[in-house]
Amino acid sequence: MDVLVVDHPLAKDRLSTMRDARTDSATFRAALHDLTVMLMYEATRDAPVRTERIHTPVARTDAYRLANPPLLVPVLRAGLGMADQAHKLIPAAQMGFVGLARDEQTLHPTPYMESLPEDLAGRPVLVLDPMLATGGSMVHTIRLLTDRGATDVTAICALAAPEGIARLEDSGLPVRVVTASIDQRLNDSGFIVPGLGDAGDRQYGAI
Ligand SMILES: O=P(O)(O)OC[C@H]1O[C@H](OP(=O)(O)OP(=O)(O)O)[C@H](O)[C@@H]1O
Ligand SMILES: O=c1cc[nH]c(=O)[nH]1
Ligand SMILES: [Mg+2]
Repeated sequence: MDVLVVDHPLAKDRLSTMRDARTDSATFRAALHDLTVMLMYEATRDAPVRTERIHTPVARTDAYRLANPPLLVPVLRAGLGMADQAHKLIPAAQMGFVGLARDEQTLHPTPYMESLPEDLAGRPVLVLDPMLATGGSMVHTIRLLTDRGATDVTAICALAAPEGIARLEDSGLPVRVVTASIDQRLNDSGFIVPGLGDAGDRQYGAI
Protein backbone atom coordinates (compact mmCIF):
# COMPACT_ATOMS: atom_id res chain seq x y z
CA MET A 1 0.00 0.00 0.00
CA ASP A 2 1.25 3.42 -0.92
CA VAL A 3 1.64 5.80 2.06
CA LEU A 4 2.71 9.41 1.53
CA VAL A 5 3.81 11.43 4.55
CA VAL A 6 3.60 15.16 3.82
CA ASP A 7 6.32 16.51 6.10
CA HIS A 8 6.57 20.01 4.64
CA PRO A 9 7.54 22.57 7.32
CA LEU A 10 4.21 24.40 6.93
CA ALA A 11 2.32 21.12 7.36
CA LYS A 12 4.34 20.41 10.50
CA ASP A 13 3.53 23.88 11.80
CA ARG A 14 -0.24 23.48 11.36
CA LEU A 15 -0.19 19.97 12.76
CA SER A 16 1.71 21.22 15.81
CA THR A 17 -0.98 23.83 16.38
CA MET A 18 -3.59 21.06 16.23
CA ARG A 19 -1.63 18.89 18.66
CA ASP A 20 -1.21 21.63 21.27
CA ALA A 21 -3.78 21.12 24.04
CA ARG A 22 -3.94 24.92 24.55
CA THR A 23 -5.29 25.51 21.01
CA ASP A 24 -8.92 26.63 21.04
CA SER A 25 -11.56 25.23 18.67
CA ALA A 26 -11.50 28.10 16.18
CA THR A 27 -7.72 27.99 15.87
CA PHE A 28 -7.80 24.20 15.60
CA ARG A 29 -10.33 24.39 12.75
CA ALA A 30 -8.24 27.02 10.95
CA ALA A 31 -5.10 24.89 11.23
CA LEU A 32 -6.98 21.85 9.90
CA HIS A 33 -8.24 23.94 6.97
CA ASP A 34 -4.68 24.95 6.07
CA LEU A 35 -3.36 21.42 6.50
CA THR A 36 -6.14 20.04 4.32
CA VAL A 37 -5.00 22.26 1.45
CA MET A 38 -1.47 20.90 1.75
CA LEU A 39 -2.58 17.27 1.95
CA MET A 40 -4.95 17.71 -0.99
CA TYR A 41 -2.23 19.37 -3.01
CA GLU A 42 0.06 16.37 -2.60
CA ALA A 43 -2.74 13.81 -2.93
CA THR A 44 -3.69 15.15 -6.35
CA ARG A 45 -0.15 15.68 -7.65
CA ASP A 46 -0.47 12.90 -10.26
CA ALA A 47 -4.14 13.42 -11.10
CA PRO A 48 -4.67 13.17 -14.88
CA VAL A 49 -5.37 16.46 -16.64
CA ARG A 50 -7.06 17.30 -19.91
CA THR A 51 -6.03 20.25 -22.01
CA GLU A 52 -8.10 22.82 -23.83
CA ARG A 53 -7.09 25.82 -25.88
CA ILE A 54 -7.83 29.24 -24.37
CA HIS A 55 -7.00 32.85 -25.10
CA THR A 56 -5.10 34.86 -22.52
CA PRO A 57 -5.35 38.62 -23.07
CA VAL A 58 -2.10 38.21 -25.04
CA ALA A 59 -2.05 34.89 -26.89
CA ARG A 60 -3.53 31.44 -27.36
CA THR A 61 -2.25 28.77 -24.96
CA ASP A 62 -3.06 25.42 -23.39
CA ALA A 63 -5.27 25.35 -20.29
CA TYR A 64 -5.23 22.39 -17.91
CA ARG A 65 -8.21 20.94 -16.04
CA LEU A 66 -8.65 17.83 -13.92
CA ALA A 67 -9.71 15.11 -16.37
CA ASN A 68 -11.78 13.19 -13.85
CA PRO A 69 -12.82 15.22 -10.79
CA PRO A 70 -13.04 12.97 -7.73
CA LEU A 71 -15.81 12.25 -5.29
CA LEU A 72 -14.97 13.80 -1.91
CA VAL A 73 -16.21 11.88 1.12
CA PRO A 74 -15.82 13.55 4.52
CA VAL A 75 -16.36 11.16 7.43
CA LEU A 76 -18.56 12.95 9.98
CA ARG A 77 -18.04 14.58 12.34
CA ALA A 78 -14.33 15.29 12.23
CA GLY A 79 -13.96 15.05 8.45
CA LEU A 80 -16.42 17.91 8.00
CA GLY A 81 -13.58 20.22 8.99
CA MET A 82 -11.75 19.24 5.80
CA ALA A 83 -14.70 19.27 3.39
CA ASP A 84 -14.97 22.95 2.45
CA GLN A 85 -11.25 23.41 1.84
CA ALA A 86 -11.06 20.30 -0.31
CA HIS A 87 -14.11 21.42 -2.27
CA LYS A 88 -12.66 24.89 -2.82
CA LEU A 89 -9.60 23.30 -4.41
CA ILE A 90 -11.74 21.07 -6.65
CA PRO A 91 -15.01 22.93 -7.24
CA ALA A 92 -16.06 20.35 -9.85
CA ALA A 93 -15.91 17.53 -7.30
CA GLN A 94 -19.09 15.85 -6.12
CA MET A 95 -19.41 15.23 -2.38
CA GLY A 96 -20.76 12.21 -0.54
CA PHE A 97 -21.07 11.79 3.22
CA VAL A 98 -20.51 9.02 5.73
CA GLY A 99 -21.37 9.43 9.42
CA LEU A 100 -19.62 7.19 11.94
CA ALA A 101 -19.15 7.35 15.69
CA ARG A 102 -16.56 5.09 17.23
CA ASP A 103 -17.81 3.18 20.27
CA GLU A 104 -15.15 4.16 22.79
CA GLN A 105 -15.49 0.81 24.63
CA THR A 106 -15.28 -1.61 21.69
CA LEU A 107 -13.50 0.88 19.34
CA HIS A 108 -15.83 -0.30 16.56
CA PRO A 109 -17.46 2.31 14.32
CA THR A 110 -21.22 2.78 14.63
CA PRO A 111 -22.67 3.99 11.31
CA TYR A 112 -25.42 6.63 11.49
CA MET A 113 -25.38 8.20 8.03
CA GLU A 114 -24.51 7.32 4.47
CA SER A 115 -25.13 9.44 1.42
CA LEU A 116 -23.15 8.22 -1.59
CA PRO A 117 -23.70 7.88 -5.34
CA GLU A 118 -24.77 4.37 -6.34
CA ASP A 119 -22.14 3.86 -9.03
CA LEU A 120 -18.52 4.77 -8.36
CA ALA A 121 -16.91 2.72 -11.11
CA GLY A 122 -14.11 4.70 -12.76
CA ARG A 123 -14.27 7.55 -10.25
CA PRO A 124 -11.41 8.47 -7.97
CA VAL A 125 -12.54 8.95 -4.37
CA LEU A 126 -10.83 11.07 -1.71
CA VAL A 127 -11.92 10.16 1.83
CA LEU A 128 -11.44 13.01 4.30
CA ASP A 129 -10.94 12.11 7.96
CA PRO A 130 -8.31 13.76 10.16
CA MET A 131 -7.72 10.59 12.21
CA LEU A 132 -6.70 7.06 11.22
CA ALA A 133 -6.41 5.24 14.57
CA THR A 134 -7.39 1.54 14.67
CA GLY A 135 -8.46 1.91 11.04
CA GLY A 136 -11.93 0.53 11.75
CA SER A 137 -13.74 3.67 10.57
CA MET A 138 -11.67 3.94 7.41
CA VAL A 139 -12.09 0.26 6.50
CA HIS A 140 -15.86 0.60 6.98
CA THR A 141 -15.93 3.71 4.78
CA ILE A 142 -13.82 2.20 2.01
CA ARG A 143 -16.00 -0.93 1.93
CA LEU A 144 -19.02 1.30 1.30
CA LEU A 145 -17.12 2.76 -1.63
CA THR A 146 -15.78 -0.49 -3.12
CA ASP A 147 -19.29 -2.02 -2.79
CA ARG A 148 -20.28 0.71 -5.27
CA GLY A 149 -17.46 -0.09 -7.66
CA ALA A 150 -14.71 2.29 -6.51
CA THR A 151 -11.21 1.01 -7.23
CA ASP A 152 -9.17 4.18 -6.69
CA VAL A 153 -9.48 5.47 -3.12
CA THR A 154 -7.20 7.86 -1.27
CA ALA A 155 -7.51 8.32 2.50
CA ILE A 156 -6.50 11.85 3.45
CA CYS A 157 -5.70 12.06 7.16
CA ALA A 158 -3.97 14.63 9.33
CA LEU A 159 -2.60 11.86 11.53
CA ALA A 160 -2.22 8.11 11.30
CA ALA A 161 -1.29 5.41 13.79
CA PRO A 162 0.92 2.51 12.64
CA GLU A 163 -1.91 0.18 13.72
CA GLY A 164 -4.36 1.90 11.36
CA ILE A 165 -1.93 1.78 8.45
CA ALA A 166 -1.35 -1.94 9.07
CA ARG A 167 -5.12 -2.58 9.27
CA LEU A 168 -5.66 -0.89 5.90
CA GLU A 169 -2.78 -2.78 4.37
CA ASP A 170 -4.08 -6.12 5.69
CA SER A 171 -7.57 -5.35 4.37
CA GLY A 172 -6.33 -5.58 0.78
CA LEU A 173 -8.65 -2.69 -0.12
CA PRO A 174 -7.60 -0.45 -3.04
CA VAL A 175 -6.44 2.53 -0.99
CA ARG A 176 -3.46 4.75 -0.55
CA VAL A 177 -2.89 7.04 2.42
CA VAL A 178 -1.79 10.66 2.47
CA THR A 179 -1.04 11.96 5.96
CA ALA A 180 1.02 14.62 7.72
CA SER A 181 2.39 12.17 10.30
CA ILE A 182 2.57 8.55 11.32
CA ASP A 183 2.60 8.79 15.10
CA GLN A 184 4.07 6.34 17.63
CA ARG A 185 1.17 4.08 18.61
CA LEU A 186 -2.32 3.79 20.05
CA ASN A 187 -2.81 3.96 23.81
CA ASP A 188 -5.04 1.58 25.80
CA SER A 189 -8.07 3.75 25.00
CA GLY A 190 -7.41 3.60 21.26
CA PHE A 191 -6.17 7.18 21.05
CA ILE A 192 -3.21 8.12 18.89
CA VAL A 193 -0.01 8.94 20.86
CA PRO A 194 1.13 11.69 20.90
CA GLY A 195 -1.83 12.55 18.63
CA LEU A 196 -4.09 15.51 19.20
CA GLY A 197 -6.98 14.10 21.22
CA ASP A 198 -10.47 13.66 19.79
CA ALA A 199 -10.55 15.51 16.48
CA GLY A 200 -14.35 15.86 16.54
CA ASP A 201 -14.41 17.25 20.06
CA ARG A 202 -11.49 19.58 19.39
CA GLN A 203 -13.40 21.15 16.47
CA TYR A 204 -17.00 21.08 17.60
CA GLY A 205 -17.05 20.44 21.36
CA ALA A 206 -17.37 17.25 23.41
CA ILE A 207 -20.48 15.12 22.99
O1 LIG B 1 -9.50 4.53 13.22
P1 LIG B 1 -10.57 4.49 14.24
O2 LIG B 1 -10.16 3.74 15.48
O3 LIG B 1 -11.88 3.98 13.69
O4 LIG B 1 -10.79 5.98 14.77
C1 LIG B 1 -10.84 7.05 13.88
C2 LIG B 1 -12.20 7.70 13.91
O5 LIG B 1 -12.40 8.35 15.17
C3 LIG B 1 -12.77 9.69 14.93
O6 LIG B 1 -14.15 9.84 14.79
P2 LIG B 1 -15.16 9.59 16.01
O7 LIG B 1 -15.69 8.20 15.95
O8 LIG B 1 -14.56 10.06 17.28
O9 LIG B 1 -16.39 10.52 15.63
P3 LIG B 1 -16.46 12.12 15.60
O10 LIG B 1 -15.77 12.55 14.36
O11 LIG B 1 -17.93 12.40 15.60
O12 LIG B 1 -15.80 12.64 16.83
C4 LIG B 1 -12.06 10.02 13.65
O13 LIG B 1 -12.56 11.18 13.04
C5 LIG B 1 -12.24 8.77 12.84
O14 LIG B 1 -13.44 8.73 12.10
O1 LIG C 1 -6.69 9.74 18.76
C1 LIG C 1 -7.80 9.61 18.22
C2 LIG C 1 -8.30 8.35 17.86
C3 LIG C 1 -9.51 8.28 17.25
N1 LIG C 1 -10.23 9.41 17.05
C4 LIG C 1 -9.76 10.62 17.40
O2 LIG C 1 -10.44 11.64 17.18
N2 LIG C 1 -8.56 10.70 17.98
MG1 LIG D 1 -14.61 11.82 17.99
